[in-house]
Amino acid sequence: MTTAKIHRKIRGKIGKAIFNYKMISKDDHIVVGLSGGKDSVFLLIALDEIRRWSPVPFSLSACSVDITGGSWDTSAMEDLCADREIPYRVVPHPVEEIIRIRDERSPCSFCANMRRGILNSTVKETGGTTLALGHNLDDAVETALMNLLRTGRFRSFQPTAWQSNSQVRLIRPMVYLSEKAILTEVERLNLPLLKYTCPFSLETERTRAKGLVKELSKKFPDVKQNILHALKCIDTKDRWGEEGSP
Ligand SMILES: Nc1ncnc2c1ncn2[C@@H]1O[C@H](COP(=O)(O)OP(=O)(O)OP(=O)(O)O)[C@@H](O)[C@H]1O
Repeated sequence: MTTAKIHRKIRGKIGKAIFNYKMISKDDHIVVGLSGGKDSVFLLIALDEIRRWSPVPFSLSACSVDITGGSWDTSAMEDLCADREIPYRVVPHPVEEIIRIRDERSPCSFCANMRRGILNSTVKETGGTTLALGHNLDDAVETALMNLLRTGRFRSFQPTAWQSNSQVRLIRPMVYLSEKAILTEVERLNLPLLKYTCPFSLETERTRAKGLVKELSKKFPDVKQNILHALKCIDTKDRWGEEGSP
């Protein structure tokens, strides 16, 4: 087990998001959606560390949805969780096959929805209260830009959301952390990651939005922080009223 601690500043940013968006209450049980990628692996390690000193007691487990239906080697995650005594379960579901059979036109959102449903069910089955996902600052900014350019609405996912259908709270404790900061920590702590190559991986809208943010950052170095600020401070005074069609 890695004994190195997460950088204090990074842990502080996660703690701040948890506090600002009221993510955790006393005796919550949090299930981390563990894809084996850098974000969710780091989230798991960070929450495990935070719960050791948190004045608000909470428990933790992890769940991976095996979208191959059973052929994904998750042993590195089993070892990671066993080392830290974090209960872990893998739920196989043939999402890839379903996408093929249905000839899904939007495989990414279909897959994300199915995964979310399976993770929410796992939270309920295990007596949990909360599902934690590894979305970061870059994800939030890219989602806001994609929505603005595609749908004309400036909005991103919420850091904390109550899912009334499943009665599960959804939290994203890494919304203040950049992808780069996470990657640096994952490498420094030498955390294990899983390999998974999506058979449908295409040039997604997210890839394009990522490229756009990168370009913008060259001319406007604060673009990510500014978009985050705009998400927090949409001022009703700045809204144009509805004056009829142009
Ligand atoms: N197969 C899975 N099983 C469990 N949780 C998942 C799975 N895939 C994604 N998630 C959860 O959903 C979050 C967002 O998924 P997305 O596919 O956008 O991954 P990502 O941004 O590349 O993050 P990561 O680095 O954790 O893979 C992940 O951080 C993770 O918490």
